[in-house]
Amino acid sequence: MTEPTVSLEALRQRIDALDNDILRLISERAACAQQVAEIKAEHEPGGVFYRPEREAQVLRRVMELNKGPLDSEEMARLFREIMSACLALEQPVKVAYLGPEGTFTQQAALKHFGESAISLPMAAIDEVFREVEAGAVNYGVVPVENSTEGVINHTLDSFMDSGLRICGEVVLRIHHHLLVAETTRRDKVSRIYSHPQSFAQCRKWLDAHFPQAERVPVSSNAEAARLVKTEWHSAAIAGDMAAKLYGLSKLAEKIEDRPDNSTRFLIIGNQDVPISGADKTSLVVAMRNQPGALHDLLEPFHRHQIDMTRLETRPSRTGVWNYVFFIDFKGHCEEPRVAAMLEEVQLRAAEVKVLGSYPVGVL
Ligand SMILES: O=C(O)C(=O)C[C@]1(C(=O)O)C=C[C@@H](O)C=C1
Repeated sequence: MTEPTVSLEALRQRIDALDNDILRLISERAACAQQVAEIKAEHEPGGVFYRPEREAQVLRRVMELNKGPLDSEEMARLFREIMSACLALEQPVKVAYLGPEGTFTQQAALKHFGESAISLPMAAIDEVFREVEAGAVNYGVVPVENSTEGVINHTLDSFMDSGLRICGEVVLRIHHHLLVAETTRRDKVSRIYSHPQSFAQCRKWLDAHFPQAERVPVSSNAEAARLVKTEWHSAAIAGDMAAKLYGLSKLAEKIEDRPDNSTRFLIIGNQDVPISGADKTSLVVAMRNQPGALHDLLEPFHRHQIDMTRLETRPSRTGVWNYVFFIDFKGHCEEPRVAAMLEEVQLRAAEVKVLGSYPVGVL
C-alpha cells in the first residue's frame, strides 16, 4: 500500500480550521438576518418576516454556484436549514399541516420551512385552512395532487370558499414501506392498514405479494402505523417519518408501483408573493355553461404562449355555474404578458379568482 500524502491528523486539523470559518460565517449571516428583521419591523409594522421569493432565490443561487463534491440538492438542503434557523431568530414561523404527526404532509412542511419551523398537526384539510384564516398560525401545508392518483379534491374545494392565497409549493418523492411491529412475521400478516391513496399507489405490489391480506383503509398513513404498533398480525403502508415515530420495522421498502411517485403540496397564507424569477400562478375560473366555453378560456393562454401545467374541472358548489376550472401555469401575475392574458380571461369568464403567484418548488 502506498503512503497517503496527507495524514489523517493533518486532514482533521484542516477540517477543524474550516469548521471555525463555517461557524463564524453562519453567525455573521444570522446577525445579518437579525438586522433584516429590525428593518422589516421598522418599515413595515406588522410586516411578514418569511419571504418565499427571497428564499427560493437564495436556494437557486446556491444550486447554481455549487461545484461539488456535494450534489446541489444536498447543498441546498443545508442552506435550507441555515435559512430556517435565521428566520426563527427573526420570528419563529408557525405552520399547520394535515396531520397526524408522521404524515407525508409533515415531511413536506419540514422540507419547505426547515426544522426550525413550529409545525402543528390538524385533523382535516379544512382545519388547516381555518387555522391560517383565524391567524392561529402563519401558514398551512396541504396536499394537492399525486402523480399516480391525481388531484386531492378536498383541497381544491377548500379554495372555493377561502380568501387565502397560495404562497408556495413543495414536491415530495413518496416512498411507501410495508411496516410491522418488531414481533410480526411476514407469513402472519393478514391485515394491512393504510390511507386509500397509498393503497392505490401500491396496488400492484400488494396484489403480487399480499393478495390474501385484508386491506383496511384509515384516515392517514401515520394512523395506520399507530394501529399496527399493538397488533401482531397487521402491517401498515406508510413512509419513513411514521416508521420512525412509531418505532416500526420495514418488511419491504419502496413498494410504490411507480418509482417516480410524488405528491405536490401547497403552502397557504395571507401574503402576495413578489416575483422570484421562476414562478407559477394558480387560478379558479367559473365559465358560463355554453358551447365553446373551454376553448374560449384556453385560447388566450395559447396566444400569449403561457405554459399551462395543470387543468382540473370541479363541479361548482354554488349552483350558479355548472363547473369551475382550476388552472396552474408558469409565470407570475405581475409579469406584463401574464397580466395581459389574465385581463382577457376575465372578460370571457363568469368569475376569475387568482389563488396566488409563487415560486416553483426548488427542493
Ligand atoms: O432576506 C430576508 O428578508 C431575510 O429575512 C433573510 C432570510 C435568509 O436567511 O436569507 C430569512 C428569512 C426569509 O424568509 C428570507 C431570507
